[in-house]
Amino acid sequence: MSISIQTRYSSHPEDFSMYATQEIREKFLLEEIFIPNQITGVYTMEDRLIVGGIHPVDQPVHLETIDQLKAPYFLERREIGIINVGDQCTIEVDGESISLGRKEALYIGKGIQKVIFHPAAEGKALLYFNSAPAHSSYPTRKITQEDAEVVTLGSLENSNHRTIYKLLVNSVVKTCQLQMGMTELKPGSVWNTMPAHVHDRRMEAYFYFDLKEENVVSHYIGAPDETRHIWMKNHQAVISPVWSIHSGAGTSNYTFIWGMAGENMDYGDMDMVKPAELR
Ligand SMILES: O=C(O)C(=O)C[C@H](O)C(=O)CO
Ligand SMILES: [Zn+2]
Repeated sequence: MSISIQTRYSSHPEDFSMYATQEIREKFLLEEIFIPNQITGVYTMEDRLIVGGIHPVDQPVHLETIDQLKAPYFLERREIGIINVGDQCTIEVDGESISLGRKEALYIGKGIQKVIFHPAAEGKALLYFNSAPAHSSYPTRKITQEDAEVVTLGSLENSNHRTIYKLLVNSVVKTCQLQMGMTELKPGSVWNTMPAHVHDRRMEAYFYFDLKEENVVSHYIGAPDETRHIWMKNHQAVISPVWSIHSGAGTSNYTFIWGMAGENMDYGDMDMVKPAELR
């Protein structure tokens, strides 16, 4: 098997407030998702999102079904969004070859039976993905940064100047419940998602990249009045339950991918938390 997906159950916010550092890391952090010639990740019971990485090095990697799905193929009742954080590579979708460049996204809908990820011709293929249960079949679509809905937020004065590329959102592509995009921090800015927010309607996962070896991000998790932090390195992902803020400050600027699933598909539906209200 070239696919390994670990199941993780949900946590209650009152239980979460008792967790020590190691327990928080084991339950929410994905430390290593790029393993050569593997698909590696977590099936979280938070809205049943599957979060992971695909890293074909010297052989093609197939999106095989996993035991958790009890389905003949992975996308029988699911959709998947893939964002390339490595070099250009090819993905075969039921026989059609699609070339995906760095920072481009691919949406593949429910019902597609055969997905094969090929190694990059030059460099490394590093594909980050989120997959959610789906009720309808929508067409496969590649989304480039030019197709994205783009918003710039924050300021250098507040160390949070950043550009949000909304790649898989309903103004750009039709999906059942998945939303994904990418936020790039400008040089000198280190804070993402500050002011912070929660959205009980959707869970979220973050994946940090473009972070140099010696740098780290302190990612904040927890209800707004009971926060904790997780020190994260490049190419690590973190699960944010619906009751949790998801915000971070790095020792440098960086880029991250956000992905959501749940009740609605309204990116702007957020309950904002003023910085001074955080505990
Ligand atoms: O920097 C930001 O702000 C974000 O990227 C926010 C995420 O997109 C998010 O949390 C959406 O709910
Ligand atoms: Zn959010």
